[in-house]
Amino acid sequence: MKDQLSLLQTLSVETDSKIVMLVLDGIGGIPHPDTGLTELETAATPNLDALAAISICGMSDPVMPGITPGSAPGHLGLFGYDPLEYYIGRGVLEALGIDFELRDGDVAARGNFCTLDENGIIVDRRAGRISTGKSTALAEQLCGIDVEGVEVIVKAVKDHRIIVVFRGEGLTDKITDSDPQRVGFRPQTVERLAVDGSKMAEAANQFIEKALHVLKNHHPANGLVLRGFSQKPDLPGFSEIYKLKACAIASYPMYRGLAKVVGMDIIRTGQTVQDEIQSLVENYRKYNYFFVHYKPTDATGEDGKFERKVAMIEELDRVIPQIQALGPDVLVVTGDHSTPAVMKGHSWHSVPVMICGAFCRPDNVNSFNERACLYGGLGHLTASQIMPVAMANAMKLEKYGA
Ligand SMILES: O=C(O)[C@@H](CO)OP(=O)(O)O
Repeated sequence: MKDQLSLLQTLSVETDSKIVMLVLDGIGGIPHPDTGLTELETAATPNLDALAAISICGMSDPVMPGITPGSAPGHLGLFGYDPLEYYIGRGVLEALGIDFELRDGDVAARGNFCTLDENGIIVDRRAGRISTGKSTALAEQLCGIDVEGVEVIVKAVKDHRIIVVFRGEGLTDKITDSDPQRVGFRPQTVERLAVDGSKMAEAANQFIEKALHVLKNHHPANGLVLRGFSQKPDLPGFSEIYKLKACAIASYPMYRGLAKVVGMDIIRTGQTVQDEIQSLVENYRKYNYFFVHYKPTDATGEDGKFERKVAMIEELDRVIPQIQALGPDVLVVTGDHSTPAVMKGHSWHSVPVMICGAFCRPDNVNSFNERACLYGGLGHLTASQIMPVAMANAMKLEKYGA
C-alpha cells in the first residue's frame, strides 16, 4: 500500500478541480425479513437515484471481503490509506476530535458510559445514549480519580462517549480493551499485549475499578468500558499525497479526529445535515477536497431502528441537489461500512459507491442501493481504491509510465 500512496503522490498534480466525498456512515444494510428490502432499497431517494444515473457505480469492501470494520479503518480506506497498514486507535481519534492536545507518550482511550445489571453484566453499552451534559458532569467526577504514578484526564465527547487520557512515564498502548463491544458480557480486565504494556494495563484496571465505585449509584450510567487505547500515530499527509487543499465537515468529533490525523483542516459545523451543507457552501471557495460526514445512518442502524434509518437516508437525499449546485468536478457518495439495522451493528457487507464526474463513463445503474450498484461499472473494489478513481476523474493524475 505504501507503493499505492507513493505512486499517487508521484502522479498527482495541482489543479483547480474540486472533489466532494460524501460519506453516509453505516449506509449499507441487509434485507428486512418482512419486505426483503434493505434500508436503501426501502427509502425514497429520487436525488441519489438521479445521481446514480449519471455516475459510475459499484460496491466497496472497506478493508477486505468478510471483514467488519470500525469507522476508523473504514474511513482510512476511503482516504486511500490501507487500513491493514495504518491502524489508528479509537482513543486518539476521539481525543483529536475534541481538540484535546495529545502529548507524545500519552495513551488515549475511548470510553462509553454503560449500564450494568446487579451481576455487573453490560445491559446497555451506551447507557441509553445519555446526554452530553450528563456525561460531562460524570466525567468531571472521574477526573478526581488518583492512579499511582499516572495522571488521568477524563473529557466528555458526545452523548455517552468520553475519552480517558493516561499521562506518565513508560506508558504504551500495547494492551487489550475492557469494552467487549457487546451486551450480555462483563467489562473485561485489561491485559498487556507486550511486557512494556504492563504499567498501562495496571493503570487502566486501577482507574476502571475506582471509576465503577464512583458510578455505582448512578443510573443509567452506572458503568464504564474503555477501548481503542492508542498513542499519536505518524501517517503520510493526505494533502501532500493528493496535492489537495483538504477539509473535513463532520458534526461527530471522532471523524474530525481522523481527518486531523491525516492533516485535513477541520471546519467547525453544527449538528444537522443542513448545518454541514451550509459549512460546505461557506468554505467551498477555500478548499478543493471536502470530506462531508453523515452520522445518523450509523447510529440508527446500531440502534436497530430500520424505519428511522430509512428516514435518515431520505433526509440526506433531500440535500443532494444543494451539493450538486456547487458544481464539484467529482462527487463521490458512499459509506465507510454497512450497519444493517436488523443486525444492530457494523457488518462485513460491501457498501454501494458512486462517482460522478464529466469523464466518469456512466453505467446502466439508475438507483443507489446495494442490489443496483452490484451491476455498476466500478465493479467490486476496496475502499482504498476509490480515491485513485476520484482523482483520475478530477483529471489530477498524470499518466503512469512511458
Ligand atoms: O461511537 C459510536 O457512534 C459507535 C460506533 O463507532 O460506538 P459505540 O457503539 O460504542 O457507541
